[in-house]
Amino acid sequence: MSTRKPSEPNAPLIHASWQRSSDYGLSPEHALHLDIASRSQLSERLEANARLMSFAQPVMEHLHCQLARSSSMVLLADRDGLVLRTVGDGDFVDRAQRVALAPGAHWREAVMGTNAIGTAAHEERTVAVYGDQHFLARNRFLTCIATPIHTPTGGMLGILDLSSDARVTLPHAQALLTSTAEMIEHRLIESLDTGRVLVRFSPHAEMLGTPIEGIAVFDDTGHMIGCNRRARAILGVGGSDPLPHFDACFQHDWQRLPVLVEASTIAPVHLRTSPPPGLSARLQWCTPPKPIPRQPPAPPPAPAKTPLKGGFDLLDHGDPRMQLAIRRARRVAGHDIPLLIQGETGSGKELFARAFHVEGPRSHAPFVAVNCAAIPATLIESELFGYAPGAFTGAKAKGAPGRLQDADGGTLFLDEIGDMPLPLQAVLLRVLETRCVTPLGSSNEIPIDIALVCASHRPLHTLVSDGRFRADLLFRLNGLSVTLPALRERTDFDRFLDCLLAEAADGRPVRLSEAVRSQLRAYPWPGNVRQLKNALRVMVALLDDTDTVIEPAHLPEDLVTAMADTPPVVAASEDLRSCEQRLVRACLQRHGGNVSAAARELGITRTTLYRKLRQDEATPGGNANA
Ligand SMILES: Nc1ncnc2c1ncn2[C@@H]1O[C@H](COP(=O)(O)OP(=O)(O)OP(=O)(O)O)[C@@H](O)[C@H]1O
Repeated sequence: MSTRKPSEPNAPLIHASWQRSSDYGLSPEHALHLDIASRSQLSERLEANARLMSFAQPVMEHLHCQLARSSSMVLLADRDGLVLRTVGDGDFVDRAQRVALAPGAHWREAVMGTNAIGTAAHEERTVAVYGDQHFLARNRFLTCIATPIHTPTGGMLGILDLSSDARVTLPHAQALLTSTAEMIEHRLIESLDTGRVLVRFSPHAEMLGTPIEGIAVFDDTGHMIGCNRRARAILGVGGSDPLPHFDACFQHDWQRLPVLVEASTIAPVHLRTSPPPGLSARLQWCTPPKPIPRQPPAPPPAPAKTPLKGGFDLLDHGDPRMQLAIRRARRVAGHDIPLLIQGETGSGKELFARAFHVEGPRSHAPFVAVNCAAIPATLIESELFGYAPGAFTGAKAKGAPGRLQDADGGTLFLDEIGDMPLPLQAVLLRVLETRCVTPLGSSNEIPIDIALVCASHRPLHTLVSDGRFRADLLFRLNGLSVTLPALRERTDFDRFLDCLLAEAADGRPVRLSEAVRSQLRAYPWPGNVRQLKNALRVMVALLDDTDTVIEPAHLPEDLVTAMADTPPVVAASEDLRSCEQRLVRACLQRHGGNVSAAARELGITRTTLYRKLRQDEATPGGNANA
């Protein structure tokens, strides 16, 4: 072992790696001893890893673009540490090549001593090796971070590495690298073609469809055949644990799968988990449904509380603004007119878009939703437009189609379109004008036929005035524009509430007490339907098995706090005095009757507060003890 001590950080890990390097017979001043694969060996490795490379290539290029002026390069190695592909240019790459940081070179520890690729391969986790932490002196001009890319079953498929000049600091490099690896893993699972059903899930419905959702594929018998690391974390499946059965992941009978898949074409479904509160999920067939084997015929699906099929009927509870939006959307369905849906967050824009698809002539084809706000700016272009086949040596794969191609024949839903980076807006505009996509790294134009639906919770006209959205793109998108009412504005609140309660109760006979109903009615619901649905789920979960009425005690704590913090709506008919009394009473209630604390919050003296309480007592209906 060399006497040279690796410096912080990561000292124990680096120290152990130095020990191994020394055990391999290496010494820091070791002459250049390289293990370089021959051309044919490299071709074989490239071929064996063609699928990995096809998914990694576009994201490596994007990562590099983002770091273009930072003396760095991005590398992909196979699981043994053989470099397959590098993306970089300029002086730094020349210097890196002089130490064989190039395709065909082996960077396992036994050859190169402590280094990010080799040490990450040994440790099977993300490793950063800074400057003089490299075992071999000639590699110490480098700082490298490497992270494993996992197979859908959890093994190691390859290693993604970011190498830079040791004098340069790359902020957030590790986070960027890990999220890039996760993106590759996500696409690998999405493209598994041996599964029966693909399940996307997350504790937060808004994460569905983004690279940070959990994603798992199950076979014909319900056994999981692959999942990403988020899925493992959510389901508590350890790296070396066998992949579980569907029934063990979610508290649902595998036999009811068709019902779940069908329901999730309308909206995310709630999958029960143990322990609660469960997950939001979308399920889709990988292969067309067929009878589930080794089981008696599936029981007829339980009667649905809300229509599973059909589109807009599900959304119509009587509110005139919603009815107008539905009427107008129905008129343009099938007429190749882009639909722009505006409305506050959680008001049902995606559900509206799905209903538009389901009712239109493209319902047999895919509905593809892309949340422009949730995909890192560096990845959105390849995500949307895909990349070219055969863009690199030895790759057999057909390239990766983007989401636009996935939606061919069907509907593309671009959520949060206002968050799309400006340069990409120009590309999207061109695609919409030419009706062709040009995948990255290709000059081929591929014709696409999509119905386009976009949504934004921010007024796009304002974004145009601020220079953050292209006016010409807005004209293109804005065929028919509908604005969904916020939940607090809906005139059908009570009917809608009952419908959502029935859905949350999942067959239990549950109703709301009048007190709870009026509290829910008075609250402004900044998170709209999403927030109300979550609150109802919690309320139902808090009920004892024998309870059927939801009382104020069942309201979720955060909602009670939010309700208390919400300034009461002053009715036009309410005079100033009674409004003030109501505020005072609510404040006192919040502080459990503590007059000093309430006075402090109201910014008045205790004497003034007592005076107001006395006035309240004297008022008919007043209640100073509230
Ligand atoms: N009419 C409805 N019936 C049942 N559930 C609904 C209805 N409208 C919305 N939801 C539910 O509310 C949640 C939010 O809906 P959705 O994602 O469509 O809203 P959004 O406006 O697209 O939200 P965001 O702006 O955050 O993307 C989802 O769980 C959805 O299923």
